[in-house]
Amino acid sequence: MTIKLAFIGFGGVGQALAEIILERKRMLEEEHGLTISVVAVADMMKGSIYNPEGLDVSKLLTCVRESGSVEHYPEDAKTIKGWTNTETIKNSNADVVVEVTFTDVKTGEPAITHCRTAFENRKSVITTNKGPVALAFEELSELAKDNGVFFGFEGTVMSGTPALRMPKTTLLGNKIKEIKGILNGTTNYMITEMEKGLSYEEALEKAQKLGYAEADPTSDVEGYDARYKTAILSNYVMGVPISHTDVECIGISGLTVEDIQSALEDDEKYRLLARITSEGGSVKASVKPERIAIDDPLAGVSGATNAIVYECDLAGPIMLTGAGAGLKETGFSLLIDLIHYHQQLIVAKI
Ligand SMILES: NC(=O)C1=CN([C@@H]2O[C@H](COP(=O)(O)OP(=O)(O)OC[C@H]3O[C@@H](n4cnc5c(N)ncnc54)[C@H](OP(=O)(O)O)[C@@H]3O)[C@@H](O)[C@H]2O)C=CC1
Ligand SMILES: N[C@@H](CC=O)C(=O)O
Repeated sequence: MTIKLAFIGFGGVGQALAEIILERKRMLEEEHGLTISVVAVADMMKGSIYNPEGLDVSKLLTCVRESGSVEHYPEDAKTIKGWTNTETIKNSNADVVVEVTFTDVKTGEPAITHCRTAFENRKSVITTNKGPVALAFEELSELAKDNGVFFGFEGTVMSGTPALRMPKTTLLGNKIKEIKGILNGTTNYMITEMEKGLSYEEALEKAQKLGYAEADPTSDVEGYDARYKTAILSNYVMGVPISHTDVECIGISGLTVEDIQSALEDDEKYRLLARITSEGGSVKASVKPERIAIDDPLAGVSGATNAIVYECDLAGPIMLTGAGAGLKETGFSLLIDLIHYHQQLIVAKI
């Protein structure tokens, strides 16, 4: 089966998925019977291109990396350049829109509109953009359902680590009483570097160079990114709809090297912890730096690695740890959404 993709946004994560599609082409075809064809890219600065027959992903990546634009991608009679995002979503023959524009922590736009437009046009969406899932989860998931299409967003929490799919599949049957975890790679990386003596500014610069930080790193250091992820966990995993503004939020911008070193002297470590505690039918949620004992499993989580603990009533505490950011890892989260979508299509046909 062939699934046709249109990328809206083609930065680090989008290009990482494109690379994976190239690298895993044979495996996907042989082991899953899945052929992925990239038919369109629409990006703010890099421009847009569409070919209903599919683009050559290798040439596309080379072109974007060498010239910063799709402008010089070789054209044929069927190539269309210059479509807007909306035209690409509505008019292309893509089955799936890959929404990988930047996360806007105030409005969630234009990503919410991209998802809405895709669903209204009976196109599935896979995304790593937290905005639509944190701010418009109920509306968008209903719209996807009403139009019989797929909404995949595994990478919105903990990148390629299955923080969303695991509790909704293999932990089913438990009541989850509390979720706590380290949900932001940039700040965990920064705290770890500051434990080694780097200044706040040096640590942030390194995290940005490694591709962990948001386009505007204020989202990371002020805790907004983790707050979005906390809202997603409450809405999707706990099944309790909350707004990101219901999550108490304190970032790490007030944390100094001295604070971090002083904690270490007391056999403790700072971690930016997200907590969601079930209270009857509602939840209490927060994101804030907490001092935890050095032998707490979460204190052993370093660098851009994230970790999450699900307090299950039957299975007990289950901790999942893995990358919380990174281009290849986040590209993988989109691939796993695609594979799940493909598997659902196969089941629907049986
Ligand atoms: N990087 C990571 O580790 C992770 C990222 N995410 C999320 O994934 C998404 C993508 O991240 P990443 O690839 O790293 O970010 P980048 O900033 O590298 O890429 C975003 C791309 O989207 C483009 N873009 C921005 N606004 C628009 C728009 N209105 N229309 C079309 N294109 C637009 C940008 O264009 P240009 O630069 O050309 O202006 C850029 O190419 C973000 O929402 C992020 O929060 C989630 C988990 C981990
Ligand atoms: N900036 C985010 C990227 C993933 O969501 C982070 O650092 O965790």
